[in-house]
Amino acid sequence: MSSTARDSYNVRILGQPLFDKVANSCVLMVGAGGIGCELLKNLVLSGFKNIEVIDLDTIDISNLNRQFLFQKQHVKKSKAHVAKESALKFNPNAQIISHQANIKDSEFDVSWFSRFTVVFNALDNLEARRHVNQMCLAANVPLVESGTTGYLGQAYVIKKDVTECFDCEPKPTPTTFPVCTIRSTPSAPIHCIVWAKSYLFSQLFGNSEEEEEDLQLKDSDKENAQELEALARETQELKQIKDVMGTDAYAKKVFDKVFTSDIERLLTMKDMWQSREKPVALSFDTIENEQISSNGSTTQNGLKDQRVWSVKECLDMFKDSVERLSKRLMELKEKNNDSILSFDKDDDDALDFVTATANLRAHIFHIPEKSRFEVKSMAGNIIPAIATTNAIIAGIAVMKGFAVLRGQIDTIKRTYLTTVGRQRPILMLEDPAKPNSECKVCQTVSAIVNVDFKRAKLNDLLETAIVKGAELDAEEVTIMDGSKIVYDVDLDDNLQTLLTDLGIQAGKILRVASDDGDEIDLVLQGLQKKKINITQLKDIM
Ligand SMILES: Nc1ncnc2c1ncn2[C@@H]1O[C@H](COP(=O)(O)OP(=O)(O)OP(=O)(O)O)[C@@H](O)[C@H]1O
Ligand SMILES: [Zn+2]
Repeated sequence: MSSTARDSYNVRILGQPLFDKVANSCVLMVGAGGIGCELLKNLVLSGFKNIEVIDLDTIDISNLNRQFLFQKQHVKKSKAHVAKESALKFNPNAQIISHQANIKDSEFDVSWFSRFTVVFNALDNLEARRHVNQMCLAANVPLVESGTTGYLGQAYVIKKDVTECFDCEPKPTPTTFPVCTIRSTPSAPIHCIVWAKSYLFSQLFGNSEEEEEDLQLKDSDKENAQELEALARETQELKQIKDVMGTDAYAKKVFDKVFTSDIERLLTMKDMWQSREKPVALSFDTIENEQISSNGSTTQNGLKDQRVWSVKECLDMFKDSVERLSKRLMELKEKNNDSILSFDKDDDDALDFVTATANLRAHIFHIPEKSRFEVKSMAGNIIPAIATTNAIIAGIAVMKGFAVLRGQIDTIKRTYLTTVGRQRPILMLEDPAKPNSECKVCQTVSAIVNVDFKRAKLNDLLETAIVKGAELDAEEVTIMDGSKIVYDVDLDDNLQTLLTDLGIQAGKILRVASDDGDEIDLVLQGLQKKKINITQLKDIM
């Protein structure tokens, strides 16, 4: 269709006033994945002419079944750049600027956000959504938030002081498991998978000091002091075994410890097994020498990913994946001694390791084993993405964009896509809620502070913006960067450090909390000449 014909159809559909608003607006789309591809196509087809799109990632082959702006020849290329090129084919008159970058990068600060008429989120994680929410609140730009999980989806508008923000309602925290269930008494396949992924993998190849987020101490665990002490000892022993990483002995030593001696130790705790089936320790040599069928392979047929491996296959895969991961880690450590590997469901070596170790453990505890395919979906908490859901939600997101441009944001309903019920409609509408007066994000006073990042030290920020600007006592405030404390009265070592050396750059929002319970968000922006300009802060306070 020629662009003049499309424009005249769009004028008829939208009406001239809205058509003009759409054509003259400047919109940002954050994320060019499942929802983003649909959304960008919709935006260019419905007459949006000035669009910026940002995505940090490159195209993976697994994206191609639903991210229709991408094709096989685009694999490994930037999502943002390819999405732009493909969308331009739908409407060559659109002006699209693409960024392959993280939306949290310092160049995308509040003044950058304030250029846009509307921002569309098409993201897949809470952290980035929270960040865009905060930036749009600070820049006072309407945000169309959208998301899908399987058949379910939602799209709604967030506007400072008018609607609820993304953080007004607490979000459910991800499922966590008690340490003792995972480390000593697993009873379901997921317990073995979490053990393999969050405990053993990170002990051997990751940051063994860090508490993994899906393993948490529950109060009931704390009573079990003796057991916890034993677990700490086990972890210590595992650290010593790591000295032989990279040698042929490594895999066997790890196996002997986690699948033989640790299980034998557990068996000595008689109380534990009174009402539970006892685990059975494995022997490396017995499995290693297990008879292999006459054709040289195991007798099982079927796709390797979709069938459950035998214990012998698990052992072979365990040895092989430990070797591959050790080699990778040691090569990384040669360049930087602090290097670690993190579990990623799309990393074949890591998934092989987790499938093999989770299943060996499941075998020990008489728990059903799982195929590599099933382990991938359980370990990655994957709910399959459905192209149709993304398409519906992206369509609704554009309609919300139209509604924002028409004005009267306080009346734009939230839309939920639900599963089909006999009585219930698929799309449910809900009135927008007012901001939650208790919300720590949108109800906190925020102030824009212009900072010369070449020169400004933490002390400059404290003295100029907080003590003079906000008239707070330096001894009574805490400065937080996310969950990290950068300053309080007992932590004054950073005061003479440049803000940039503390990882504080333009675009950051620092939370200042006083002992009286007052809270202020400092929205930092870059500045060339002056050190810190407090005029705006004074205006706001
Ligand atoms: N901080 C961020 N900055 C920029 N883009 C981001 C950021 N966080 C996530 N994204 C992008 O948002 C998009 C979300 O799309 P989607 O939910 O379809 O995920 P996906 O990674 O493409 O697919 P899957 O997770 O199912 O493999 C991804 O392309 C991702 O790269
Ligand atoms: Zn809020």
